[in-house]
Amino acid sequence: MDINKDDQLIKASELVRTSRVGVHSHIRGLGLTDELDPRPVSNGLVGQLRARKAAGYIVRMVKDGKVTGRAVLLAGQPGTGKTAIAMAIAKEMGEGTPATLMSASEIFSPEMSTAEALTQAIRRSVGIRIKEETEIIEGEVVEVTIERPATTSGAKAGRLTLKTTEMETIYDLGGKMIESIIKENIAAGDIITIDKATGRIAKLGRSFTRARDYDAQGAQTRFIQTPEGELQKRKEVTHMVSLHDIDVINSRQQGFLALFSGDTGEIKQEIRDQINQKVAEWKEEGKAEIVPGILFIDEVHMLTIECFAFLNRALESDNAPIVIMATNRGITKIRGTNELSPHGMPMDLLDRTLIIMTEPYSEADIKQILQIRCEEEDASVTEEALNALAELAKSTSLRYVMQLIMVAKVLCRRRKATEINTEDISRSYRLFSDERRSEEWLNRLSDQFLFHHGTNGQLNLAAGDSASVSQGGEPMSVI
Ligand SMILES: Nc1ncnc2c1ncn2[C@@H]1O[C@H](COP(=O)(O)OP(=O)(O)OP(=O)(O)O)[C@@H](O)[C@H]1O
Repeated sequence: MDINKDDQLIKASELVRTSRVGVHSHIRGLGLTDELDPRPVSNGLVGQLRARKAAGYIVRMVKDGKVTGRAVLLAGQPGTGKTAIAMAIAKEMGEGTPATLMSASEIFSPEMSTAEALTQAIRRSVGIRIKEETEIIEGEVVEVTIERPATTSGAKAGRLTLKTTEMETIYDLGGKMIESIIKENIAAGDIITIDKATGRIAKLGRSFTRARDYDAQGAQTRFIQTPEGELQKRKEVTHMVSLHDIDVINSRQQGFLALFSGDTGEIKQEIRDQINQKVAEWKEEGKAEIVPGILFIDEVHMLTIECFAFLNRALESDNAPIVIMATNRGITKIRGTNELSPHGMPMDLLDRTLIIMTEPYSEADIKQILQIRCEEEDASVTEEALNALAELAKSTSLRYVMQLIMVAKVLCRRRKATEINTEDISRSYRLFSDERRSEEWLNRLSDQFLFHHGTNGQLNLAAGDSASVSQGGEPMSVI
């Protein structure tokens, strides 16, 4: 397939796919069989078999819709894949189940109380599947004509000819409709549906009669039959919205625009009560279905005792989502108290929580994870360099070593090579310090830093004279 652009022919095969690579972008699911047995390496996840299997049961429970209001805790040392497993759970849920992923620190903001922030997070994780009958126009596009006005201020005019297997009609188009048609790139041969109430146009696919133009369409094109019967018909459509979306749209001082800005502010309890009542009525009448999803709270030890108490109570509601929490803390103080408790969480909440423990990785698992990350970052690496990275992860951390891949890739490119070698790794290691070397460095130069407490807790207020020190005590003449 060729794309003609500015008289220059660009081969589609030469186009480079650009997409951002995030820390968890290699995770595509839990990698379980139908019997919920974990495959050793699958869907981007490696090892951690027991935790993945347990997570699979949670997904099955939520999807079956049999349980609501349960709490699950992913507990384990830093870098043992708790967030990765939570991401995998969200992926497994699919589009039909709402999933909210957040860090506990997001609960605290000057704009709203913690109770309000938690309520919004919970209601964001509860979906309402609404069924309604709407009038639609559905057919194959025979022709679209848009007349552009001579002046920029004049209104555009246009006509759309649609057909089914039995009839053909010409529609006059207004300005908004023309914009949608241009935006959706609607052309002759497309099968489209227009919602009569909202004017929304959706492209369903291309007509089979156009299948011979396949080369010009791309492999993802969906071919479908030309609709039969009348052009205008009534159709049952289902939408999925979250309880929070309904709250925002109905809260007068916010309005639906807040959905786009994300700036929702506090919502009055009376509005929520009315919405709960309305949703209950819709449910009674068979118009809506409540779909409790999942709310994932990372770094849950950051919550205060009040937040935990609030969560505990919220979980008792009939339509509460499954709350999945994650923490890397041991026995520590619950925030806002002097009480020590496992994971920094109150005992009454822990008591009703299913705890999934993640374990430290073996060297083979680490190597496998690093291999997956290299592929994800499009970085070719020699076997030796991969071993060096895995070895380094033992003395530093998996996260630190994962970051080095990107640096090593740049260094590798600079020497015009295609494969990262051990020298690229060692240069990256010398360029960027890990946590342990940074701490050693600070302790060594403690008298030259302001407000240095030191490991003995002593505070040093005065800075030293000299600051000309190389990082990690090693010379910086690396590249
Ligand atoms: N089993 C795994 N398979 C593939 N990638 C993994 C696995 N475990 C962890 N990772 C990756 O390693 C990195 C660190 O893992 P993650 O952030 O999930 O750890 P964590 O347990 O949440 O750590 P912390 O307690 O510090 O928040 C991430 O990029 C993650 O995607």
